[in-house]
Amino acid sequence: MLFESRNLKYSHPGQQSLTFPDITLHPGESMLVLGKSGSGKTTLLNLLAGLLKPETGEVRLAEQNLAAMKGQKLDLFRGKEIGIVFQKPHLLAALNVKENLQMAHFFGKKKGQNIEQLLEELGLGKKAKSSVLTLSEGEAQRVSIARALANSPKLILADEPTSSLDDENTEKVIKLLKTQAAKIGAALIIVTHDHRVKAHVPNFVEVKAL
Ligand SMILES: Nc1ncnc2c1ncn2[C@@H]1O[C@H](COP(=O)(O)OP(=O)(O)OP(=O)(O)O)[C@@H](O)[C@H]1O
Repeated sequence: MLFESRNLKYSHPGQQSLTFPDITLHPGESMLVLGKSGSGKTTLLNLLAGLLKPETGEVRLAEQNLAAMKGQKLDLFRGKEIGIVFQKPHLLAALNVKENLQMAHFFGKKKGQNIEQLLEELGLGKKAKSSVLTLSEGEAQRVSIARALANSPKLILADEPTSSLDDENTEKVIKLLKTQAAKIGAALIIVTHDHRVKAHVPNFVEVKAL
């Protein structure tokens, strides 16, 4: 087993405690996280990324318990082994497409995937030298996926990655995430409200506020 989260609980200050379903994934497997607005989906993703510390439970990726790691060790582990795709691409506007991806290698201190080849696979081969300000929304989201994959992470986390995309780009983005996760043997977890995504990923867990 590559990834496992068990018995996770978390309370934001002054809020009632959130309890999360367990997740188990093998290399190349994908899972959706569903749930109503405010149920705790983003909180769960932050726990899985080690950005929040759970009150109880553990998050295991490649035999390591993230919930017990801290400081520089955690930051380096995250940079190397976890790729995060946000709802909005959050690219660095001063850098071109290729340079945005090189930053991931820099922070992960890892050689990672060949950037030109990765851009080619994501249909962005001709955009390597383009300013990120000139990209369409679908292209920018694919660059943010390429950035998340640049270090060949073992876990890919995506938070509503298709919410601002049309049907064609939604299908492209989900297929790319699945194909790439299978190629690099990563586990893929997608938080979504988007019914279009459910057609492509049958496994799901549901977060429910008590
Ligand atoms: N920093 C915070 N401080 C206090 N409460 C918070 C904080 N972040 C989230 N919450 C609360 O925790 C609960 C879960 O929030 P979360 O953002 O995880 O939900 P979500 O399922 O991702 O929602 P959405 O689908 O609307 O993005 C909500 O009640 C929210 O108000």
